[in-house]
Amino acid sequence: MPTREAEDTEPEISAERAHLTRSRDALRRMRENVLSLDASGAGDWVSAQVLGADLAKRAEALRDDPTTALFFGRLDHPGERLYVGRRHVHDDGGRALVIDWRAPMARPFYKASTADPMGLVLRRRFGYSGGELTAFEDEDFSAPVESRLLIEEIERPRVGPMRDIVATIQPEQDDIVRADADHTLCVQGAPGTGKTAVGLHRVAYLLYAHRERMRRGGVLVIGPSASFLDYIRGVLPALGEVNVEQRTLDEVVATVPVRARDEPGAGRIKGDARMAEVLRRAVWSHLREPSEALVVPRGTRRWRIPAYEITELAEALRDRGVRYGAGRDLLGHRIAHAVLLRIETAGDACDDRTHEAVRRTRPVKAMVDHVWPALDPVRVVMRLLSDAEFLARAADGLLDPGEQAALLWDRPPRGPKSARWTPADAVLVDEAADLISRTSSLSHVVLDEAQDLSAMQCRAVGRRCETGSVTVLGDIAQGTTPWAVGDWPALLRHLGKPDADLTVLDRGYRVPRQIIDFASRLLPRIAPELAPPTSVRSAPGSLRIARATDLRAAVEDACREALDGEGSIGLIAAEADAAGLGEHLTACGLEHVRLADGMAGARLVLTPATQAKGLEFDQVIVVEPAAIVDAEPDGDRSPGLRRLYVVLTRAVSRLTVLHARDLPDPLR
Ligand SMILES: Nc1ncnc2c1ncn2[C@@H]1O[C@H](COP(=O)(O)OP(=O)(O)OP(=O)(O)O)[C@@H](O)[C@H]1O
Repeated sequence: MPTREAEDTEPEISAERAHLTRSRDALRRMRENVLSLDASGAGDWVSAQVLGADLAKRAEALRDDPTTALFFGRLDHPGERLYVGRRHVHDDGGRALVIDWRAPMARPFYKASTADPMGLVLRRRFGYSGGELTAFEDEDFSAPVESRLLIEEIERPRVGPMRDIVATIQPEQDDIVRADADHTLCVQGAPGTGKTAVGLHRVAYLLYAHRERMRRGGVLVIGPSASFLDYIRGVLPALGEVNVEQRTLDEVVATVPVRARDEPGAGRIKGDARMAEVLRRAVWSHLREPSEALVVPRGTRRWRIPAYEITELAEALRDRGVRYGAGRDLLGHRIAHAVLLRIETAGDACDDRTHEAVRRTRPVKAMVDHVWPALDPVRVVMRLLSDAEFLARAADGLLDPGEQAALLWDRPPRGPKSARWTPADAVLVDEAADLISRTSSLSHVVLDEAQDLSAMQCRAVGRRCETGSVTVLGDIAQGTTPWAVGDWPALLRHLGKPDADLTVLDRGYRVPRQIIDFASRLLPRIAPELAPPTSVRSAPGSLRIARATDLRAAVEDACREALDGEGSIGLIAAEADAAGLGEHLTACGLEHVRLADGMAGARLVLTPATQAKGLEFDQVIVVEPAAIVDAEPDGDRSPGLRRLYVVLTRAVSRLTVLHARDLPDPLR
């Protein structure tokens, strides 16, 4: 059904605009009501402060943004009409003028189809320009329709960070957004199928549907890089959710100051699941047998516990599977209990105070320190990486001598502060810390670009949502790290969620068909198990491939041409070439920003290929694909080709590929 613009549907548009005005007025009154409430009536000062802060938050959430659509859909049931928008708005009599997009009643806006209209006689989608309602599109479910408003929304030029997609969530995406809160979902999705968008909308949905539980336990979004987090930071606030933590995995696992990067070889071993067992052995190897019996003086008596009995107590605790730190606490209690039994057998009365007094005596404390010493996870890992004998004992039968040698530091550091810790070391420390003391669990974690995680990184995420659920998002074809687990079932096992449902998204929204077909030529090499994605959009002329003898001149021309068009422009090159290209752009007087400095400030963003993951630009210029591939050689795993696949799938409207060398094989 065609989109109907303002001119030919004036009476209807006017009626809709009147409803918009009514809704905005009602929202203003809702906010005024909240602002007029007085927190000072609360029972005491603390309650008044809490209530005051709560009222301030509620008032902020009710603030109208005249530049965004307050509602974007209308649902006509026989005898009932509902408007669907970003938040619930009601009039003075409590009648709903707009229902929240997350409410169950709003579901038909996203899910109704010709096959199942879900009780609707009509669905209307609204088009806006700024905050002004300018068009609408109707469906009566007699035949499927293609939404022009969806295509216009995708193609609307990008300025600044990622936008929400609340007005145009598609049915297959909506299923993920509203999936059961207790369920861990894994989404394998081709580039631009909306994984990131869906993950963020799922967070907003969960906070609406299970607010208390999610708030109490906490929700965390994990993304691949600072630039990516910067890019997505506006989406949740635009959906009214301002308190969700968004972090990189390195930030989540910030156990030691990271000063170095992992070499592929060592990184692969440190990321391997076998390291969990190596660490477990390393931690528990600290248990020792007592060298002599325990003697506890009390009054005129001395109570003696033989060494073998202490050993038995420690072994019983170890075999119960407690955390190392909890076991240490418990051992003190068990020893005190053994002493108390002897005191009682001798006819003396004991109570809790006697137990505590015995537990705190110097001999008992010294015995616990000897048998079950306190451990610092940082020092455990430091010793593993610097003491070949200690490592050999912990890794016996797990890592071969070559692998052990690859783990050891060339020069052991003097202390934890001077060590050249890598991100993978930080994960090892995190694992050791969890062996010593249980990591607390969140209610929900959204894990984006999960295909890049090592087994040990998956475990680090998994222990943060042991009692909660996860939304795992990623694309095996975009996995570029040498330590990536490589397949979803294995990754989910390491995450501790082996029963998660796996969903595939293959309808691409970002990338036009011409470009995705070109990039998909890499798939048989990088992920033969995946079917090529489709695209909802065709854009003839969106792909240009040009061979250039003078690459720099070609880059300059392409940038100027792109700047004549609209929206954001990503100039993507191998990391080693990026600095030189930046100097060239400056010399040519082409205003640009480096990705590391943020995407705001100029339309042209110079982006090293290694940083492009998860990002998108209206126009993309890729410089010398062969150099991007060569920058990451690694035998059969072809991370360079995978990197190129990521890079080629960042464009919304136009992709220009410039090359002086031959294109990599599959693209020729
Ligand atoms: N239903 C939709 N309506 C409008 N735009 C959409 C929709 N779904 C996705 N998009 C847009 O498509 C683009 C790609 O979405 P997103 O970044 O979430 O995809 P992705 O699957 O995470 O991609 P990649 O794996 O390449 O990082 C974004 O601009 C997003 O806003």
